[in-house]
Amino acid sequence: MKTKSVQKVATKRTMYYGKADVFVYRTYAKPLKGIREIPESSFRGRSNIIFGMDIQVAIKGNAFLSSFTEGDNTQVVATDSMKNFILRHAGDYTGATMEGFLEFVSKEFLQKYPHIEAVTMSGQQFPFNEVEIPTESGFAPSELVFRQGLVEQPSASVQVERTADDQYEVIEQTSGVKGLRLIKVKGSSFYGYIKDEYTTLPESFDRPLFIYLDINWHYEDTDDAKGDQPDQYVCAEQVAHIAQTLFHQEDSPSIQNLIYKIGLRVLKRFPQLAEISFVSNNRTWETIVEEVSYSADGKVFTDPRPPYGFQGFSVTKEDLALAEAEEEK
Ligand SMILES: O=c1[nH]c(=O)c2[nH]c(=O)[nH]c2[nH]1
Repeated sequence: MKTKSVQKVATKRTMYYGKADVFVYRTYAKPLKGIREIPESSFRGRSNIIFGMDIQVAIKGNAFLSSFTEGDNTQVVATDSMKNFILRHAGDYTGATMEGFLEFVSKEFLQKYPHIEAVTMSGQQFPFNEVEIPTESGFAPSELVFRQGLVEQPSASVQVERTADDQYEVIEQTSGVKGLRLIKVKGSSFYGYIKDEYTTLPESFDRPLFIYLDINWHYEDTDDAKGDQPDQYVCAEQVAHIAQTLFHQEDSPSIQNLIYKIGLRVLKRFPQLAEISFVSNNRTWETIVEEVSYSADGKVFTDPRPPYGFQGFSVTKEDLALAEAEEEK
């Protein structure tokens, strides 16, 4: 007789704990200098006079099971102590990037507490930009007063695991830039989509395309993310500048196509990356007045109402090779 095979699903229990929103402001960290120059960006590095971050840490390990099941706190590193650990180590960090800092602190956690098996850390950097001060020979950046940039933020995450031989291994590393908000006032279209009984959207041949965009990338070699070799490091500012340049240069038929092209350009400029991915959100302005009296191109717009469309897409080195082969034909 045939018996039905029962599939046994080996589930791994979810178990972690940690601290979020650890705000770190380290002054006079190592400046980030010597990054690769690219045509789309005049960005040349970060002074790191203020190295500011919002950090999250989560730790894992079987030793923590009894804290959940029995209320036994003997192995628990208080999340308050984790916050102090991160802040104190910010004073010891000798590198110039958030990626490097997250990996450094993750390894220090594993070193200090032998029962921690894995550490995941992520962060968003606060850009603090020098304000311009008048001098006798024009304006110059202040080395004392900074304006906090709020919307666009470099982001990073790392997962470091203890290995069988008590070494540490970077299991996952991501870098990114969050919170781009770009509006192109004319030159974008969206037409040719399916028309059926559900379609009410009119085709648009020149829309005011407003996008929210988060971008993430992976390096071929996670070591390059640390910025110890600055010409192998990819700055969030440079990726943002490529995105805005492509937006300017391309008359996009859709957000889908626009993010693909941004991805190809970033991978072309930075061969040290393996993959780049996008999450975009469509905030295209609603047109209220099509023609205004005093300018040929002038119109009046307002914000769109919810719901909002979104796209997610990743572009790899293989995509770039295919696109370049296609171009050569
Ligand atoms: O760029 C766009 N892509 C879509 O898939 C879409 N759908 C929609 O209604 N507007 C847009 N815009």
